[in-house]
Amino acid sequence: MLSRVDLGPPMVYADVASFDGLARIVLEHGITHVVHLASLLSAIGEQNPQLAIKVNSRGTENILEVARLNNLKVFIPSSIAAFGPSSPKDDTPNECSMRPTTVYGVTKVYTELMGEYYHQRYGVDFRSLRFPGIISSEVPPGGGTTDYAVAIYYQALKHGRYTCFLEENQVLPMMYMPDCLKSVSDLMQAPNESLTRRSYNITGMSFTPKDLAASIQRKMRHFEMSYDVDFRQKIAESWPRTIDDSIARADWGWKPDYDIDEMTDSMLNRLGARDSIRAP
Ligand SMILES: NC(=O)c1ccc[n+]([C@@H]2O[C@H](COP(=O)([O-])OP(=O)(O)OC[C@H]3O[C@@H](n4cnc5c(N)ncnc54)[C@H](O)[C@@H]3O)[C@@H](O)[C@H]2O)c1
Ligand SMILES: C[C@@H](O)[C@H](N)C(=O)O
Repeated sequence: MLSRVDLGPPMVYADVASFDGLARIVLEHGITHVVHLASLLSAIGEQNPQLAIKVNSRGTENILEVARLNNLKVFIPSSIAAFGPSSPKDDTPNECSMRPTTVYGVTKVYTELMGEYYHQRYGVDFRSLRFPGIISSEVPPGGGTTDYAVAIYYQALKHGRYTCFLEENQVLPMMYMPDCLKSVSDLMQAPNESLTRRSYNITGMSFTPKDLAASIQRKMRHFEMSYDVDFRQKIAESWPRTIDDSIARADWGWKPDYDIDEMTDSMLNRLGARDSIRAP
């Protein structure tokens, strides 16, 4: 998303792999801030690594170069996918071994390192958050490994049951979308001098598919969960179970508002209020 501080952003189409296209939009619309979200996520990236490299890496390169030339403030999300099997699994620290085994994770480490380079070499105000799985009521799940935690709500309301592609006891860090939006807003408004780094760990909670099913069953007693584990289980196993986000809390006052049951109640209310739920 490209926006101007003073007006709501106009809607224009852009291919982030095209530097010229992005440069033109920035100049024509007087862009001052960039929230760069275009990406192929973990699962879909493994199905088309070359496209993931093109979109994720070329996109980051183009956004950072446009930011350098136009003095833009830039937010590009990273992910728990930037960690790998050699990273500590519990209370994963902000700085540790980061050897991801997905192309998506590799492009996220690249994004962090390139953003930090542009910051220290050219003074670009680059900021990044290593998001956990984000759960939103506003868009159906995309190509991620954590997306079971979105699809489950749609299926629960539509069919009263869900077949999960991860093992029931697979712990993953997660966050409800309102907390995600708050974190980006808080980070981008934090005074530069309060930031001790450009890329931060952040999380809302950690849970298993079994925990999430139990949370839903508090409100939908007859909801049934079953399991049909696929390739995404191996991806999930390479990621942390819980995240240490104490540095984000210390530097710019991060604190999540939602736990698993508060998220479930909100998701079921928001989705349940819709006339027709297009189950993914
Ligand atoms: N959803 C999550 O759980 C999660 C967690 C961690 C990080 N993130 C990050 O947040 C950002 C947004 O994730 P999301 O869940 O909305 O992903 P998504 O897959 O829902 O959306 C990605 C968007 O990128 C667009 N896109 C793809 N190629 C493009 C191109 N060449 N030019 C322009 N746009 C292109 C797609 O059309 C799509 O709308 C990504 O950077 C992702 O890595 C998401
Ligand atoms: C974890 C995050 O980056 C995304 N939801 C994925 O699973 O790929």
